[in-house]
Amino acid sequence: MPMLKDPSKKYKPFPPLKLQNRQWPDKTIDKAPRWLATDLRDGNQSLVDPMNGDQKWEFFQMLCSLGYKEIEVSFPSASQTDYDFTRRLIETPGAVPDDVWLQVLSPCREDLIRRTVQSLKGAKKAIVHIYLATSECFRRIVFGFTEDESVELAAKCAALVRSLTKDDPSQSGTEWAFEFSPETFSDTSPEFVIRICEAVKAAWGPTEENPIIFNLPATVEMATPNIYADQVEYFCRNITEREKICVSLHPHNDRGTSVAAAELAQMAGADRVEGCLFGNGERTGNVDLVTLALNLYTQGITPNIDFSDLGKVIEVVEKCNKIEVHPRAPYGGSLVVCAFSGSHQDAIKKGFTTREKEGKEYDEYWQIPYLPLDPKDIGRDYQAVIRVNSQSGKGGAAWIIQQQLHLDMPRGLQVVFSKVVQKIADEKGRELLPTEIAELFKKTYLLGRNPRFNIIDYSITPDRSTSPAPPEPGKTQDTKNLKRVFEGVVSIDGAEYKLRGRGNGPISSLANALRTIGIDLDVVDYKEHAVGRGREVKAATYIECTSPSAAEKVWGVGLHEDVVQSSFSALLSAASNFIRSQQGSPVAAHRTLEVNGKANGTSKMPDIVLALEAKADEM
Ligand SMILES: CC(=O)SCCNC(=O)CCNC(=O)[C@H](O)C(C)(C)COP(=O)(O)OP(=O)(O)OC[C@H]1O[C@@H](n2cnc3c(N)ncnc32)[C@H](O)[C@@H]1OP(=O)(O)O
Ligand SMILES: CC(C)C(=O)C(=O)O
Ligand SMILES: [Mg+2]
Repeated sequence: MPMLKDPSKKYKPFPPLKLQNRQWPDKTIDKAPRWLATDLRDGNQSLVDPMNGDQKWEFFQMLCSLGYKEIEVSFPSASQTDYDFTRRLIETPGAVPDDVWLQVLSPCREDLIRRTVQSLKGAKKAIVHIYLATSECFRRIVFGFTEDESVELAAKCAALVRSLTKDDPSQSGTEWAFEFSPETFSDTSPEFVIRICEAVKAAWGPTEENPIIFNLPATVEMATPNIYADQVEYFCRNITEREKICVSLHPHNDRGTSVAAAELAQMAGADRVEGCLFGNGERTGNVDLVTLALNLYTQGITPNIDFSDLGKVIEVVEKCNKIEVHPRAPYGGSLVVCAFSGSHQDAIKKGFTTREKEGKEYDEYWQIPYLPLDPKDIGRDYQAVIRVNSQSGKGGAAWIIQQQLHLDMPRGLQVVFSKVVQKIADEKGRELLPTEIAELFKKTYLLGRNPRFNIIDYSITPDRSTSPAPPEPGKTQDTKNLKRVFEGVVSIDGAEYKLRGRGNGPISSLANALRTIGIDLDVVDYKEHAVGRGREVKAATYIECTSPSAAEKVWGVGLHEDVVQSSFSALLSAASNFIRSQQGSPVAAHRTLEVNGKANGTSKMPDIVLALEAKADEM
């Protein structure tokens, strides 16, 4: 549809900074910043229903347990709830760990600053944070201030905070710190930011031991993250007494690039980052502290924050914010650590298999296709990584079977079983749960109990009649190379049959015994492995068979403490699937069985054949 008007005409490109010889592009982040969690202030002020005291309490306790040492707990002059919450923290013994700073926010207004400082009376460590918007837009539209007036107000308020805190002997029980935010920093002329911050610095009087925090907000994200990094590098280079300053970032996410902005601006020299868990906050939110911290992990840097049980964090965040964490939120989203699509599953499964084969321990170098972070690092289970729907391939179902039943299917069986899974997923039109897939596997390959075929009793003996030479007198016969004879009673649909067959080994002798009742199978592939350890160990057997009367190969699976019985179960499972595969071509099946019946010279066989065909529907 043609646009009648072009809205882009209403906007201007953000002018880039002419920063000579910028350094940040060649820098890397090599340590975690100081973190400030502002969930209880910036996050809280943007909620439809702000948190009540108890919710703030729960959130605060969680932030402490995660390892945050600086927490903006309130805007005490805004509401009684915020004021009371600040008091409750201070007055409840043990509520605030000794190494945690309580930060509170106030605008540059004398009455509000007084109430704000009052709320902190008796705190062990407190940061008073004041803000004043500095951009031309705000000075002109919101306050009607000149640059000089803004500088004067900011310096006056810094001096007021000083007089009410570190200069007031009655407040000496508190360790005081001070933060000033030139709000709308990212839209303010860099020279003016320096000017106003120098005035505030002079009013506060920082030391190297007690630096002033200059927080540089992208109150509204205005441009690409490289421009924010330029602005921060400019500030770090031009502010005097840099050693007495902690440069802090406060990126919002209007353009969706707050994480990039925070990272580039750390490269540009910032020491500290303010944000919220899962990026809650005004409009599109504050920068996401979870993403920033876990991004550090993937670069081999410890973030000093414990997200090892991210599920629990999400629970508290969702409850207190009343906002769901998006299923695709970086790292934490419910759909992030899982793959539905076939080629992703294939690559992930191969990644895990390789890691296991290489014997890599939990803390060894992580390299798994499509998974930048070990799910275990955030308390997620590997089992949940691969999920199966109609978009999934053989690798997905194979992974689930491996995880659920500890069965390592051969490739050919994976291909066949994945078709079974895909058909059901398509029919249901939804994801299949791991337990459903495991049940489908057990049902398809009759693990546990084969409702049609059962070996009641059997023996396998060497076929001495085929011995090439009689044993020398006084010596026992070497039966190693002799053929084997299966003799046993097999129940088929409840009726018992005595069967006999001869072959190179137990499996081929049973296969030949089955041939006498018209089940004409040739074993073409065989694989077995142990499942479990020690006394609980079982043998898993996979057998692939062809038949002259079947268009496709069939698979059978057996699982038993005894290796021979496991392979028999696998063959009988294949036999059942053979009957099932004949469902579409009963004539062909019937013909084969009849021929075999005649060849066997028994009159009973055709009846069995007919019965088997009739039952095929039920399997
Ligand atoms: C970018 C940020 O996140 S800043 C933090 C924003 N958070 C909040 O605003 C939450 C809490 N706020 C509140 O409860 C209230 O807005 C209060 C208590 C601060 C002030 O309430 P009110 O006195 O009713 O003023 P109101 O909010 O309507 O208007 C703001 C006034 O403060 C002025 N003001 C706004 N910011 C600042 C500032 N940083 N420094 C000084 N004055 C400011 C405005 O110019 C306006 O003044 P005016 O009334 O003379 O035009
Ligand atoms: C008060 C300041 C730090 C703020 O929240 C912002 O500018 O976004
Ligand atoms: Mg903010």
